[in-house]
Amino acid sequence: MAAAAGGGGGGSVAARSSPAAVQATNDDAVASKLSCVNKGYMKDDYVHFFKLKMIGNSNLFSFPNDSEGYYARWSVLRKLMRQFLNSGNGSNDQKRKQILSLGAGFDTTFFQLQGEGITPYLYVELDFKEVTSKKAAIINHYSEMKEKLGPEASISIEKGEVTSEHYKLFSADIRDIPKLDSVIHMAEMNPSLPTFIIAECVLIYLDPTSISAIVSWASDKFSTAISFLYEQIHPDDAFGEQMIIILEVPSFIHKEKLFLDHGWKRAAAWDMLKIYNDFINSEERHRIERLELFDEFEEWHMMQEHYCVAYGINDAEGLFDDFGFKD
Ligand SMILES: C[S@@+](CC[C@H](N)C(=O)[O-])C[C@H]1O[C@@H](n2cnc3c(N)ncnc32)[C@H](O)[C@@H]1O
Repeated sequence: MAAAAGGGGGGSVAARSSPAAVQATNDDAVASKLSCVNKGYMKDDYVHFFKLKMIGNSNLFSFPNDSEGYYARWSVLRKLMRQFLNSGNGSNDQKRKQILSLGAGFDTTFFQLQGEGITPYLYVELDFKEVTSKKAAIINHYSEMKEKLGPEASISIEKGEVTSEHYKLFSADIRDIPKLDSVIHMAEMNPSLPTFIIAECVLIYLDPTSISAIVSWASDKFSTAISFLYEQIHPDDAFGEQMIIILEVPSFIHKEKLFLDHGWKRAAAWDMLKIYNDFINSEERHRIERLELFDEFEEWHMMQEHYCVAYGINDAEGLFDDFGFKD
């Protein structure tokens, strides 16, 4: 299976048709992240615990300067998440904020936020049971992770569940909307609290009806929320075809429209080239460009234009006036 730019998230036709292949895309995401961490692009003290699941990726197709792409993906999510956590007036405002990650895979953001002292009130992750069971087993195995959950934590590898004061992991097929309702209830999420919903390289594996249903559900449920998505766009030109063929929601304008058509009050979308040039901190850009030979600019630029970040905003509490992309 081909890896996508920025690592593990293209959504090949094979991956869309087989649950096992969809779940395996998560291994590609870990492989890309681990390679970036090892080369010094960013810090993640936990991702290496997941590397034992990555055997068998020797046929990964790698795009030029993939690490810069992955770094940009990581950095934009972190920057927007920080904006969300810092929004509002109180200095301790993240204490009443929630994060919901759909198709979280082996992402370790919760553990990193904890290390940085900016843990939100609640961080909930959902994925298929096959994935959450493996994740629960790894969290259970490594004290560095388990200790972060506090003494009240309970871990069931069989059910693929972790419950602790601030972090919860549950299995769910996110296409099953009644299950989404029951799982956020089980996770004790409070729909009236400010919530950041992440779908990073996930919706691409779903059919358009399911995507619409999930985006509408999130908007109906959370009145003060940001819905973040990172996806591939422009699949219909030659470069897009070389990567993966997907026919629906083909440009970033469509991604904005996806939110606005399904209940979100505001929305924005930028491609990753614009994000890299105009949103990622310029000092960081210069730092990472010195880490490896940064060549094949033309192809890299083209590749970045094939990925985008979009977000929808519901702002009943008036917290998010300053949220979002800024030149
Ligand atoms: C490419 S990985 C991305 C993982 C993580 N979001 C990241 O960016 O590192 C896609 C993830 O979405 C999950 N996924 C895809 N379809 C799903 C569904 N219908 N329900 C739950 N999880 C799903 C897969 O199991 C996989 O872990």
